[in-house]
Amino acid sequence: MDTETIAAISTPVGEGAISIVRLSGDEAVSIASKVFQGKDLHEVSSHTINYGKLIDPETNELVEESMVTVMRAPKTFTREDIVEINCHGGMVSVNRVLELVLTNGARLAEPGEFTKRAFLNGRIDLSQAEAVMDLIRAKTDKAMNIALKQMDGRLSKLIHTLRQELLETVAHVEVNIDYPEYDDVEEMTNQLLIEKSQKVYDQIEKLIETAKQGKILREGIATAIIGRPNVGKSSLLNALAQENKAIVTEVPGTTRDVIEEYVNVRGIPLRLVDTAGIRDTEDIVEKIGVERSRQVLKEADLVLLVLNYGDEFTEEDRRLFEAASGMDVLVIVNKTDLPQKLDLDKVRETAETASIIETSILHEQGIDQLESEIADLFFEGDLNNADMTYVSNARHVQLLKDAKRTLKEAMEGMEAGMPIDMVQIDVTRTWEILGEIVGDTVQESLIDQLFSQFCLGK
Ligand SMILES: Nc1nc2c(c(=O)[nH]1)N(C=O)[C@@H](CNc1ccc(C(=O)N[C@@H](CCC(=O)O)C(=O)O)cc1)CN2
Ligand SMILES: Nc1nc2c(ncn2[C@@H]2O[C@H](COP(=O)(O)OP(=O)(O)OP(=O)(O)O)[C@@H](O)[C@H]2O)c(=O)[nH]1
Ligand SMILES: [Mg+2]
Repeated sequence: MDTETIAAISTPVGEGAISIVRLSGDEAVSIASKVFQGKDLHEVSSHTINYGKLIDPETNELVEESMVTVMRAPKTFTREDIVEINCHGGMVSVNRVLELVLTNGARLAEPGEFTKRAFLNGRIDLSQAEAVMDLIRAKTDKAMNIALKQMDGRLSKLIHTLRQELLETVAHVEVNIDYPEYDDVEEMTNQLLIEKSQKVYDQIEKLIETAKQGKILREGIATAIIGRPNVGKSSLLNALAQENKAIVTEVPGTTRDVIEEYVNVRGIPLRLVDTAGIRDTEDIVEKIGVERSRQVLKEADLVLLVLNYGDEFTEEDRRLFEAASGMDVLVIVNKTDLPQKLDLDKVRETAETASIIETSILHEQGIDQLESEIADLFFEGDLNNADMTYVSNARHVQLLKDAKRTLKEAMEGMEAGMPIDMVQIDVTRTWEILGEIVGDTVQESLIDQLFSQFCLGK
């Protein structure tokens, strides 16, 4: 492995109070000592921070004022010696300090190289390393919690257990191959194999099922608000956002373009998209808006279809239902404060299995119920199940699906009485696929590619 000492700016670029230049590797302490005027960094206690001046040894000129932490291997982020130089947060300052350590023996780190070293030195596995990146990119509290647990090794442990069980299964197969003369061993083995495999299969399936929720927690539920002009779509967005984000007027066709807003409904992130009321229109601006609305609808996970209680059910309403058919739909009958003109029986008939919620957004009624319907629809209320291990990474989901398919083939082989060594191939393959999640059985090129997606200095 490459053991050069690496360095990078580990804080965001821009003006701030403090910025950190981080070094990792055998030479980290001696490089830092060369440029540091203060206590002898070779002598200071590990994990302590020390004040001193940074001096260019070539010119003896003052470069910066700093606080420097020395962390000695192996109890560090990379398991190598680490030095962190805390300097004043400014673009020039931090770049000068980086420049200084680079001219004194460090090499500029590649994106993700610190975390990659943590992985290569065995402090964390691949799924934990990926979680580091997910954590940085998390946009919601829940997404962050998933990443945090994955970083802590939740998923790793589960995958490890599954692989262990598969190994035992393979061991049983080997007994069978080695002692084919014992008929009863074969009987027993086959039965046991099927049982054990089924157990692993069920758990893989469960994990895959968490992926939909994992994705939602990471990216938010793409929610399209659709409805005829003036039914109260923008009012609904504002009510859920608890802010006046969209313009609301009594004029039909007020919203001309697509308005997007992240809102938090009972801990579930919604990416709400308020659309121009879908209707046939001659107005060119509105026409473009309507076209975009149709596009939004295509990409939505959830559709909030708004109707007007004070108006008749029209052909346009019916067409909206048609456009949203096959999707997760909640029907919102708004303006219940107005005299009823809407034929609710007709709505129920058209809505089929979709829930219908009556609201008067003007009078802040029905919003609570709408929120709990949304929560139920996606999480059956158990979002706060802290024990759940969610899979949220696309690479992991794909591998789990591959593992599931391969194991299925193995099980079918067992049931069909296929030669036992054939079955063994599929079980072993499943074991390998699961190993790719944690990075046990994974190609170097993939590792390089995964870490290169990290940010610089991580
Ligand atoms: N200044 C600073 N803050 C930071 C980081 C950093 O690198 N520098 N981190 C960077 O992401 C995170 C902390 N992550 C870390 C994870 C593990 C270890 C570590 O030394 N682990 C040792 C055990 C340490 C002990 O128990 O004392 C190990 O696992 O062997 C350090 C930092 C967040 N805050
Ligand atoms: N009576 C009554 N009026 C409401 C209710 N909700 C919204 N409104 C009013 O209906 C009008 C239209 O509301 P918007 O939220 O702009 O409707 P929209 O669906 O976004 O309309 P477009 O953007 O034109 O498609 C405004 O005057 C709102 O104040 C309600 O529950 N009851
Ligand atoms: Mg509007």
